[in-house]
Amino acid sequence: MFSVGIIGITGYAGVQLAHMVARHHHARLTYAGSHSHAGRKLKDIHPHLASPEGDILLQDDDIQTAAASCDVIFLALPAGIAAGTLNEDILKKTVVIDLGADFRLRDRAVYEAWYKKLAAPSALLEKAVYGLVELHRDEIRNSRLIANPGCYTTCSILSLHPLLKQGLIEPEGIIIDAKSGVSGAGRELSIDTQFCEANESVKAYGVAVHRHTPEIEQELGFARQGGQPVIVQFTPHLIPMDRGILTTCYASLKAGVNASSVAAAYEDAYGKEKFIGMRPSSSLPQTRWVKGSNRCDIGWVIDERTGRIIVVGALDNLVKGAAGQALQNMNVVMGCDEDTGLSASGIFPI
Ligand SMILES: NC(=O)C1=CN([C@@H]2O[C@H](COP(=O)(O)OP(=O)(O)OC[C@H]3O[C@@H](n4cnc5c(N)ncnc54)[C@H](OP(=O)(O)O)[C@@H]3O)[C@@H](O)[C@H]2O)C=CC1
Ligand SMILES: CC(=O)N[C@@H](CCC(=O)OP(=O)(O)O)C(=O)O
Repeated sequence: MFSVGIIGITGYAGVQLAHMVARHHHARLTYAGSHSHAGRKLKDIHPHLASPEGDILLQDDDIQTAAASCDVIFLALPAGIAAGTLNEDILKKTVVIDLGADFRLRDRAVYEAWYKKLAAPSALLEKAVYGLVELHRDEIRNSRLIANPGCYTTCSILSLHPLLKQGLIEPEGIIIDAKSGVSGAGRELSIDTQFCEANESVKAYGVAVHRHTPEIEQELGFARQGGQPVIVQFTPHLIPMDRGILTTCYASLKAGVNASSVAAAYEDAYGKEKFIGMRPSSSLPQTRWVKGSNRCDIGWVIDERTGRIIVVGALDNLVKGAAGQALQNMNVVMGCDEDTGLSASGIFPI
C-alpha cells in the first residue's frame, strides 16, 4: 500500500482522481489539498461523493507538507503554480504527477511564448518525462516528475503518432479539428461555460493560437525520424456536453501508402495497448463510447479522391485526458499492473 496526495482536489480533474484513487487496491489517499476550502470535507463541495472519498478532510494546498507524508502527489492546479512551487527537495521525497502544463514543453521559451507565464527552472524540466504511457512507458518507470498530457493533446497525438513514426503521411499541412465537452474548461467560473452561453451552440475558439498546438507539435516531431519538426493547424471547438473529446485529423498520405500499411502501423503501435481501442471505418469513435473509461478510441478512413487519411479519435477528457491517464502513470511508476483501478468500461448514457 502506498500513500497518495492530491493538490487541487476540488477541481474537476482532482475530484475525478479522488474517486478513482479511492477504488485503487494499492493506493490510499492521505492528503487532500485545497486552496479555498481547507477545513471542510470533500463532500461539502461535491455532495455526490460517497465514502471514503467524500469524507476526506481538506487541508491546505501545501505541496511541501504533502511531500513529507506521500509516496505520490498529483497536482491538479492552474498553469504556472507547479512551475513556481516544485523543487528538488520535494522530488527527493515523493513522485510528482502534474496534470497541468508546466512540465510538458521541453523548450522554456516556447512555454513562455504560449502561456505568458514564467517557465519552470531548466534543472526541473530536465527531470520531467512527458506522461503519455503508450509512447514513453520506459522513461516514466524511472521518473520522479511526470508531466501528464492535456486532453486535446492526448487524443491528437495518439491518433497521428503511428503515421508519422512510420513516415506514412506528409508532415506539413496536418489539420486537427477538435471538439471538447464543457468540463474541459474546468470548474472555475467563466462567461464561456455558463449554461446560456454554451448550451445549444457550438463555437471554435483559440483559433491559430491555442496553447495545445506546441505540445502536439513537440510530440509529433519526436515521432519523426531524426525528430524533425511537424506543424499542425489545431482548431478546438466547445460542444454542449459534459465530457468528451473528439479529434478529426486530416493528413496527406505519401505516394504508395495504402490501407494495409496504415493498418500495420497502428497494429505495430497499439496492438498490445490496453487503453487504445482501434475502431473499424464502418464504426468510427464516438465520445459516448468512451465516457467514464480510460480508453482512447481511434479509427481512420482513406479518401482515395483527395489522397488524404482522416483519423478520428475520442476520449473522456477527465479520464484518459486527465485523471485516468495520471493514475495510469502512477501504476507504471509504482510498479502496479497498468490497469489497476482503470478497468471500468464506458458509461453508455441512455
Ligand atoms: N478539465 C479537464 O478536462 C482537464 C484539465 N487539465 C488540467 O488539470 C488542471 C486542473 O484542471 P481542472 O480540474 O479542470 O480545473 P478546475 O478549475 O476545475 O480546478 C482547479 C483547482 O485548482 C485549485 N486552484 C485554483 N486557483 C488556485 C490557486 N491560485 N492556487 C492553488 N490552487 C488553486 C482549485 O482549488 P480550490 O477550489 O480549493 O480553490 C481547484 O481545486 C489544469 O492544469 C488543467 O489544465 C488537464 C487535462 C484535462
Ligand atoms: C474546453 C476547454 O476550455 N478546454 C481547455 C483544455 C483543457 C486541458 O486539457 O487542459 P490543459 O491546458 O492542462 O492541457 C482549453 O481549451 O483550454
